[in-house]
Amino acid sequence: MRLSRFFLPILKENPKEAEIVSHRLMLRAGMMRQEAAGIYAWLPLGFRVLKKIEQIVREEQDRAGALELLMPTLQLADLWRESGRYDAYGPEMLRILDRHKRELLYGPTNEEMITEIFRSYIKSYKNLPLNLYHIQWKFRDEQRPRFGVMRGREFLMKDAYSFDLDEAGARRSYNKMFVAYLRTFARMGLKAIPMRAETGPIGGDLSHEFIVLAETGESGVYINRDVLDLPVPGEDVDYDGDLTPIIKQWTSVYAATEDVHEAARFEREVPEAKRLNTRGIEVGQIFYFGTKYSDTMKAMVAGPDGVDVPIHGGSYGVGVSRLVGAIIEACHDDAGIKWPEAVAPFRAAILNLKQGDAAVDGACEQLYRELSAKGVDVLYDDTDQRAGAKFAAADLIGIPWQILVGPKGLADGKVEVKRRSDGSRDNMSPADVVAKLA
Ligand SMILES: Nc1ncnc2c1ncn2[C@@H]1O[C@H](COS(=O)(=O)NC(=O)[C@@H](N)CS)[C@@H](O)[C@H]1O
Repeated sequence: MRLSRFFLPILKENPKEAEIVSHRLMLRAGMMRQEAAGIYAWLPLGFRVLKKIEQIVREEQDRAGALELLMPTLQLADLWRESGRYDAYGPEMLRILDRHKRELLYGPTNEEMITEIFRSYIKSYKNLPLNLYHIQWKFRDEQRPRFGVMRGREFLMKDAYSFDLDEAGARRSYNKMFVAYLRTFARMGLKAIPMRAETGPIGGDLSHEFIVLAETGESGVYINRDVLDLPVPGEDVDYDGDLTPIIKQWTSVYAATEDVHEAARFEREVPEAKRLNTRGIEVGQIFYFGTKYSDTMKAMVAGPDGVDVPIHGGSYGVGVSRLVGAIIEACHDDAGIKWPEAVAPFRAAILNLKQGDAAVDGACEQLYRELSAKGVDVLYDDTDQRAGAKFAAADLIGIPWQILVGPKGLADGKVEVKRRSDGSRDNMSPADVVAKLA
């Protein structure tokens, strides 16, 4: 992508409405624009990151055996009357009347709708276990949307729903999602810690939140530092095998949000030097809620004995759009964002330090052509800004690799490669850069 033809409305100043660094940097880096309270337009740079995050979530859901579909954002109010949540959900629910005065709502979550789909087709335990998911926009009319995409009103969520014959089966489905979440967040360069959690409006009696440590997080957390060094399951993890050893390993080290924290246990179990009380961002939450929805909505299957029983369900959410902010909270410095390579909007930025110099322009064009031909996502800053402005922009938007092309270096057949994450620099030939990044 040539920057001269891209749409990247970088802001010079810190927007005053931004209270936390991720909100500030997303606005300054031209990643998004607020259209209404808690409602954002995703501009090209931010949208690229959102799609990369979404794709990692998708790959790990698929690896765990979940099946992707897409449910609508609009739902019938009557569906929520069946489960009894229409009134219970309260003011966060955006209620809509269509031209025929039919009562609709903009879905804050999809337990009712997925249960309606399930019960319409599945009648036998032989079709279980089943896990269906989608990645879809949600609306929750938050009292105080704030911190940019961290607490929006319209936001992108991956929500998966599992269906099993009994609790034992449902726990196996729960464990698959637990492991998939460990892998998902690790692939984004995050340490997301699973913590016992309250179940709230979703219901049930088993839930874990996945929390990324960040001073600006909304959740207070208490952990044993050892949890930060636990191994994340590899891509060869056997989802049809026994996952309980992994679950046990990750749940036997103390980690709890403030609303379920047990101070006495924390002091008893965790040596002083290993105790960490900080804040975190909830990037995902998983729930087992048994027959809460299948009872009220009659989602029954015939068991092995032929008798109809309500299925045991669970739901598993990931804050896809919240993750864009959460990753910035975890990966930034004073100069701007430091994208982990797996989610960066572009892999490399070519900075032409002397626009109009034939040798420099030629070397940049050749690098751009060769890297692109090898499938490397490149942003070529071919604008006529001063070098200093190009350095600042590249640091701000957080591209992992910066290739600085100037007349002096080229005279020695070299360009400078700067690694954004640690600021390390290397001089090498353009050919070596292509070999390194391709
Ligand atoms: N207002 C919001 N803005 C951005 N992300 C949000 C918001 N509310 C929730 N999320 C994200 O969505 C994830 C799942 O939301 S949830 O309420 O915990 N769970 C559910 O809705 C269940 N139906 C899971 S399928 C959260 O972990 C959080 O990362």
